[in-house]
Amino acid sequence: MSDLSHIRNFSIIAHIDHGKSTLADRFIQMCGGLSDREMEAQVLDSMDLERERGITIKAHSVTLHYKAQSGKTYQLNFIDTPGHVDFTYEVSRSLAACEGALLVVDAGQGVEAQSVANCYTAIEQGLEVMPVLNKMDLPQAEPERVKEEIEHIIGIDATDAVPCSAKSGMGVIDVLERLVEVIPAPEGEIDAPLQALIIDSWFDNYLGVVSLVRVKHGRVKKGDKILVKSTGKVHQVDSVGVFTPKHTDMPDLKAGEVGFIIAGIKDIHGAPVGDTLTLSSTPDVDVLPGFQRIKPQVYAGLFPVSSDDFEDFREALQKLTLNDAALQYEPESSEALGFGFRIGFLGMLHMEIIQERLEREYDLDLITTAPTVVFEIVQKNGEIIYVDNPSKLPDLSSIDEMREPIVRANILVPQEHLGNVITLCIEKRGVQRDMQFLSSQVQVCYDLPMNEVVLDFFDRLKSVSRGYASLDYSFDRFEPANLVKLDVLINGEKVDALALIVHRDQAHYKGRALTEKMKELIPRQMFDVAIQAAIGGQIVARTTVKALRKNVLAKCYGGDVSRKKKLLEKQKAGKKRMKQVGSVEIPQEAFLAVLKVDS
Ligand SMILES: Nc1nc2c(ncn2[C@@H]2O[C@H](COP(=O)(O)OP(=O)(O)OP(=O)(O)O)[C@@H](O)[C@H]2O)c(=O)[nH]1
Repeated sequence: MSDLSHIRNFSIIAHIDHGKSTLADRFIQMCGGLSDREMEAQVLDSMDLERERGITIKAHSVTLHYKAQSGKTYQLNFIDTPGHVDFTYEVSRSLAACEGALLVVDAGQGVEAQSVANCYTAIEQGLEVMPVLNKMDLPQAEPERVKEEIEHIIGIDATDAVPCSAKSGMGVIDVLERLVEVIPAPEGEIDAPLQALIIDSWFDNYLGVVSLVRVKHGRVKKGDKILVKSTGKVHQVDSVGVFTPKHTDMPDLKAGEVGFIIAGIKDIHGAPVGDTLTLSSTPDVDVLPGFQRIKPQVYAGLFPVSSDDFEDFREALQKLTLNDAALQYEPESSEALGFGFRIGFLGMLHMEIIQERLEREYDLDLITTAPTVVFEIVQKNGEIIYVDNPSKLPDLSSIDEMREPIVRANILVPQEHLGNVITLCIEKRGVQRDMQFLSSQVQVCYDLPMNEVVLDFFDRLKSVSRGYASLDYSFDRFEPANLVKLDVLINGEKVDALALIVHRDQAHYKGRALTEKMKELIPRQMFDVAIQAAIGGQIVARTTVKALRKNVLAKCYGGDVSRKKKLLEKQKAGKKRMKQVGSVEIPQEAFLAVLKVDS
């Protein structure tokens, strides 16, 4: 048996904002991973976007050396995980590389729905879960109440939960001491054939594909020929190493360790997440259980404003999918918007992030259509199809039954906001399944149409509960529903990219609200623009954007040429995110008008 007793592989799981990244930074600082000068505010949240939004999107690993009070030095490999409900799947991937997880709970805020969901994932995967009470420096910290919540809501023993403040550093040593004591060391044979699990892969412009792996058995070093089990391809290893968090080459990676492998893989599909690596000399090694393929929940069409950008767009998507296994896409053509891609996302936050990355990192100007869920359609001929694009809905005469996806939602909310949360759930066509009163919070469980949940439910829930309610949900089943397709016509022409699938009871109201909203968003043109909503052949709502000749130069007096130029340029830039549909220019916001309509 190889001696791996000095290794601890763990993840930090927590609800968003409970302090995972701050605690991780503390670990790095205390274990000397970086000098203070190198320590940025949040080293782990390295992507610009993450820093701006202050949330962790990708899971990152860091290897540190901790000299415990017993005198023994431990190798700590920890993997940061995202806390937002959209990214639950990344959590389960990170957990597959670990023997334990720190459950970080804000001692003022208490247990929130996402911590519960992630904690169950950890327990299911057989991990040792160690509770940590963070933010103990805050006057509102109530460790006893929160311990009770951990025991009641999650059902794990919290007697020995370690109090700390990631911000001030208080108690962080105790967290490390307890961690090396309670989290088990990995098991594995260094002398066995190589068997390594790819936890994450991303594309680096200089290095090619970099894969984060957990070595289960054996060892891998520079120069080795590795075999990617699913593709059957052999690659020569250029380097292996760890993040400290700096990229640091190592002589090898051994059983029990977590680190990166670079093997000159240029094809971005050459090292799929969840795959098993071995050496080409031991091709018969068993494949490790991978990860469940993630199904996107929300689909939207994305189209380049300029059709010349289509190939760049395709390339950008190819690169993004390597970093983001959840992203799925296929080409789509729209009569109104031309060639683009239908993209599947995990949720609205995921969609916003991808859209922003495409625009910032790849400098693309894109028009996004309204997001939709997937509907199950039973056709008269008995065939079942799945529709993720309202304009692709078959003719009503050939449809036997339409079914919508239903999610099971778990909500935790303090009692004083319960009434508002229930009202919201009813408004969203929810059916209550369970309600439990706990010491300080109420746990309510609802079945809700996914269509109602993915668009704005999370934001509405936060606003009706003053930010206190938390949510976790997952797909449960398809259920028959009275659905119709709502078409939008601009100057009498149906615009396929604006079609929606809605509940019949809401169709008239939605049609009216949508056309009203679009009237505000479509700028006046040189002619009247009629906006209509229709179900089948029946027009259910109509508004008109009155004609107006917008002459920006009228504002300029005295013939100041530079000012004139500036104004014209400004107008040109303002035009960028518009799409000419027939004779009408429609701005991006109008395509997403449905998101601004209260249901
Ligand atoms: N007072 C106090 N604030 C803390 C403590 N730990 C973290 N914070 C603050 O809480 C906020 C959220 O901390 P993060 O570490 O970014 O939270 P996170 O859980 O990593 O959040 P995501 O990365 O978005 O999932 C930040 O403003 C931190 O400064 C603490 O011990 N005490």
